[in-house]
Amino acid sequence: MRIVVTGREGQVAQSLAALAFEHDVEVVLCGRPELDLADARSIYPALAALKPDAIVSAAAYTAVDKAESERELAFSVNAVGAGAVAAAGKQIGVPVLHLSTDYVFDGSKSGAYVETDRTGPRSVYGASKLEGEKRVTAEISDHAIFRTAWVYSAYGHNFLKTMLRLGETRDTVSVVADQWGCPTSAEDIAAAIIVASKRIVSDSDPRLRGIFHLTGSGEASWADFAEHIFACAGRFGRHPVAVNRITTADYPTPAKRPANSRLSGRKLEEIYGITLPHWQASTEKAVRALLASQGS
Ligand SMILES: NC(=O)C1=CN([C@@H]2O[C@H](COP(=O)(O)OP(=O)(O)OC[C@H]3O[C@@H](n4cnc5c(N)ncnc54)[C@H](O)[C@@H]3O)[C@@H](O)[C@H]2O)C=CC1
Repeated sequence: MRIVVTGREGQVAQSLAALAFEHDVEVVLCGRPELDLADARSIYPALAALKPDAIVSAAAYTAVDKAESERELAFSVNAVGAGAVAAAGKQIGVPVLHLSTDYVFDGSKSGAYVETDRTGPRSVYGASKLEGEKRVTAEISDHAIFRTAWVYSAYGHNFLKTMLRLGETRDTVSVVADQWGCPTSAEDIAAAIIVASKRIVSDSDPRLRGIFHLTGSGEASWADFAEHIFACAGRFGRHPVAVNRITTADYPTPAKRPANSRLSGRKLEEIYGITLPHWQASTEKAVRALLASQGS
């Protein structure tokens, strides 16, 4: 089975490529210049040429703060581009598995969000991804949208790598402690997406289609996540780093984030039988791999 993935360098795309052999699938990454989400006309020819059995729509404009001043580009990639990927999937006749975000919610709920909860993005990025979900849904019924959150991996830029970098030169790092979510390993996302792709390609059950929440088990604040990263790094020989727990008000950013973006994984578990590992276990694995690769 050949899974064609949008985005060449992305965390999820790279993790899919890394797991392909183990899961006995072929993963082909497709990105700029052949496939440019900001140029809708490039999308169908690039995807059709690769003859996919399923398309994973993982590429996105992910610069959350920058999107506040690049609204047009964010919508062109995350909404129009995502819709064009879905339309291409329909034309080719294959399912589309699309990645979305916890930032479609406003964060005012006290418990974990379920798929049917009211959306209300607080940022341009969140709004552009929500519009992307709507376009995917409108373009192709044979789709699954996976909302994930707080993604980290050995690839690209992410919070875990930032913490490890800061920890090299500092004894204390200030981290926001009043935003709650689910740290999620890109490798765990990739494994789940491969399993889901196999199911959706071979099973026309409508319950496998629609929106699903896909995040690491458990929950944390950014400060909790940082503390665990430094604790893991300490076990692999790094010097201790303390976390100074601050509030969102102490760390203003251009884009507003939801205070609570915990996502319930119950629907995914019930319908696909998939539960991601606890975020602490996957974080430890990622820290160990990263430090080993750096020879720390
Ligand atoms: N990183 C995170 O914390 C979260 C990510 N997500 C979503 O998960 C998906 C995967 O995220 P990551 O792998 O972390 O993203 P990433 O930021 O690591 O990679 C994004 C990829 O999209 C590509 N891309 C950007 N603009 C493009 C364009 N115009 N044409 C073609 N490719 C383009 C980039 O080159 C890159 O390869 C995205 O849809 C993202 O919105 C959802 C929640 C949290």
